[in-house]
Amino acid sequence: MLPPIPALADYGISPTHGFLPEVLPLTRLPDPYYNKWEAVAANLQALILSGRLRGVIDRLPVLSTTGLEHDAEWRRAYSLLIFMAHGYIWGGDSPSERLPPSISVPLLQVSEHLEVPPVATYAGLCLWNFKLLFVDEPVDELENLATLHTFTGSMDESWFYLVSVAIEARAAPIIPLMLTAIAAARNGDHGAVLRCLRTFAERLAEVGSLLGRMHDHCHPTVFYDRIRPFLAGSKNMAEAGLPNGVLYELDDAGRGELHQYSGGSNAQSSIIQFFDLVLGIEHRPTGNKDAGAGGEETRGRAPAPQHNFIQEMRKYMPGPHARFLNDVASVANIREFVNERPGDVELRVAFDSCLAMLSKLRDRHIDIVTRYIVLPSRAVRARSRSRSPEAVRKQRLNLATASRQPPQSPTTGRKGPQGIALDTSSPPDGRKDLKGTGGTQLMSFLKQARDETGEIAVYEWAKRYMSRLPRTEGKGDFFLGKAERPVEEVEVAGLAATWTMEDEYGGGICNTG
Ligand code: HEM
Repeated sequence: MLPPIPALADYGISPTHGFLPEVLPLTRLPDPYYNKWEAVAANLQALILSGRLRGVIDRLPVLSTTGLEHDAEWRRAYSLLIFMAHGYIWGGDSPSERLPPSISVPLLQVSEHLEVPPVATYAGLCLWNFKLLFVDEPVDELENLATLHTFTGSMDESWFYLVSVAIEARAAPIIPLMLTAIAAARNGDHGAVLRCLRTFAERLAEVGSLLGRMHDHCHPTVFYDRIRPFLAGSKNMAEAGLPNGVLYELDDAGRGELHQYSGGSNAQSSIIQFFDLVLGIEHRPTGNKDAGAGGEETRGRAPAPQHNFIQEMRKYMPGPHARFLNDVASVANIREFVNERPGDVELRVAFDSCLAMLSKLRDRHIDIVTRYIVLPSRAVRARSRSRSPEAVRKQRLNLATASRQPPQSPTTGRKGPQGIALDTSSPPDGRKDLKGTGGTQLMSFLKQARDETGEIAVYEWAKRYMSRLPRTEGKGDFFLGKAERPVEEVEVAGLAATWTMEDEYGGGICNTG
């Protein structure tokens, strides 16, 4: 007996909006009891800028969550609380190791109700944090979207979230479409599966174009220096000033629970994982080049610990969405259906087209990560190299504020008023403190995910095109090339996690190979 095909309604997933809520996010909590939360969130940037946010939040009363009725209200409460929480933690000269009860008590309750971790997640930042400019115009048009909240008040930050919202909306019809395809495959209906795959491939191309629009209004420097730091989590953040994570205080005496969470990241999007699952793409623990391999090429170093980051990110999705993905995995049959029909060229081309579009999407994403994280982090490192070891040492003492500061005054050494960021460069003594994702290289991780997308292609040529094979490495042989230079690895803070990166100081910008 085959497991039933998941019904969207059972998981709170909309057939038209997908993982975005069917009911648009509330712009305000209806009960005036919550006016204080609304007031803080409405003035978040001004409060951060003036350095008054922490004082205001410390004086807030601990509000009860019993006044929250519909799911939309719980979702709004969650968004308000995570913006306040991350503003509180990261919105000062150094990060706060505590969250006062006025935030932590309701945040823990709201998170439990919604089955999300009590930290800024993709759901709270993107899925539940937008409005339409014109309600009679579509959700999947970027020009019809606005954010409800940002940390910085910048267009760049709004755009960063809104590109994701538009992607979710544009991709939403793929969910019922591909559940139909699964049912059709069960019935042996080749024509229906073919039609679904073709539509899927076309939609994926549109999603890819939307992703490419990130560059329109989100500037890499603003993203790296101003936005990203507010999204940081509390896990493996010792160097940033949170050695034990964050204490979620439960009473005025400062008693509470220590928590460590990853930061908010688009890797927590359920839609991309849905694409993978429905096509039968398997993501191995980072470092496993192929199903049979023991680990990544280590170049003489110890292999990175096995860590399936993509799977891990499911813990940061709303519970029902994560359960939906697990259930989809148990019914996914399209890859098998295609493989069982070696003579069906149309079907096989349609399947490979979906993979090609998804692989292309990941290529674009790799370009984005290069432009928005890798290059700015190299620039920060280059700047720190040009400063005296003493200045670098001082800066590392306050990693949470480092790259957001204007250059320190040589006379006073004063920090900027709202410096928040992560300088992730290696300590000047060259020590490599590999952690977070287990010393996993950011680009290797992303490229592995891209390559795993292509490697299940039916046709060899398609497989070759999508899964670029590594070039033969030089061994000091005249024909094979020069001996490899030792490459220094530095830490780089991504969004959800801390990674390592080869420090190719002044290197090129093409990272998609
Ligand atoms: C400025 C824009 C973006 C930056 C800088 C960025 C950066 C990153 C980083 C650093 C990671 C590694 C995991 C982490 O540390 O969180 C990651 C993973 C990921 N990102 Fe993005 N991202 C951006 C936009 C997006 C958007 C709009 C999407 C939606 C399509 C997306 C989807 C993903 C996915 C699905 C992963 C997991 C890896 C994979 O499945 O290939 N990202 N991103």
